[in-house]
Amino acid sequence: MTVLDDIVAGVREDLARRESALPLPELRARLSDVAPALDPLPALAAPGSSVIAEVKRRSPSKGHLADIPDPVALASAYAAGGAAAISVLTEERRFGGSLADLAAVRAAVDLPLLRKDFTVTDYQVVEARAWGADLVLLIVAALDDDTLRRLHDLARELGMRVLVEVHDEAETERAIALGATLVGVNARNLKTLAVDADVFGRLAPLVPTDRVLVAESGVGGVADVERYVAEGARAVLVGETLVKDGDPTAAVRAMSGLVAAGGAPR
Ligand SMILES: O=C(O)c1ccccc1NCC(=O)[C@H](O)[C@H](O)COP(=O)(O)O
Repeated sequence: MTVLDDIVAGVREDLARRESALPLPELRARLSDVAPALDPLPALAAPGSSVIAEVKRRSPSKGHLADIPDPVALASAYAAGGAAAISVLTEERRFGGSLADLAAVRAAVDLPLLRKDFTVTDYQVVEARAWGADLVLLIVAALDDDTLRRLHDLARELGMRVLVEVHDEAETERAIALGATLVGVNARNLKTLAVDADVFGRLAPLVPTDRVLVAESGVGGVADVERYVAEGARAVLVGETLVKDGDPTAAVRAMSGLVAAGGAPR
């Protein structure tokens, strides 16, 4: 069993409990009370690097990262620094997140929100929207093609954008065949948890230039953002570095708006 399999097994157990407490038809009925989703695409596609800043307490690779007693304060600090979107981890067992974090940030911050979780069922997509997300993550490695398409189409029907995450060439082909607009290249191998910054540069040329590329994981600072921008990234998704920084506003600001020397490469 891989780390990803193990995480998804736990996610499915927790999901079964939530679904029995609030069945899908009742959850769906709540959508009529939710404000329409915000579109993160204009900010993410704009020239110059954009930052998707993550609320992340712990992780399988690094253990404890930050207590984050007040996720709203952290998200507001990211917003003040010019973040294009906020990613809120909602997985509880391994990452210490929750839907309550998502709801709290939603109530306080006007930026597009990514529900960062291991989404494998329709229920989770509807749940994301019901709790205020504008964007969901679909990890190609966790889904067969039919499920990937069904969840993608459901998220779009609900007005959300989808960040389609890939780790290798085969997954990138599947994301492109899906018609993914936002393609996230995750430098973290979900089997070994090792981060390889070269993965982005390998996969970026396989992605048509009308898609928006997001570099995910292991971004340690401005130099990494500059490198990814030079390789074709429009946005970076940053967790650990920001939650550990004493001044997350300044850290987001420093990573935002960077352009490739000599112009955009793609
Ligand atoms: O972060 C992990 O250890 C991890 C392990 C297994 C599956 C997913 C994992 N992280 C999810 C993410 O994609 C990251 O939170 C995100 O890209 C930010 O990464 P970082 O900036 O390195 O915290």
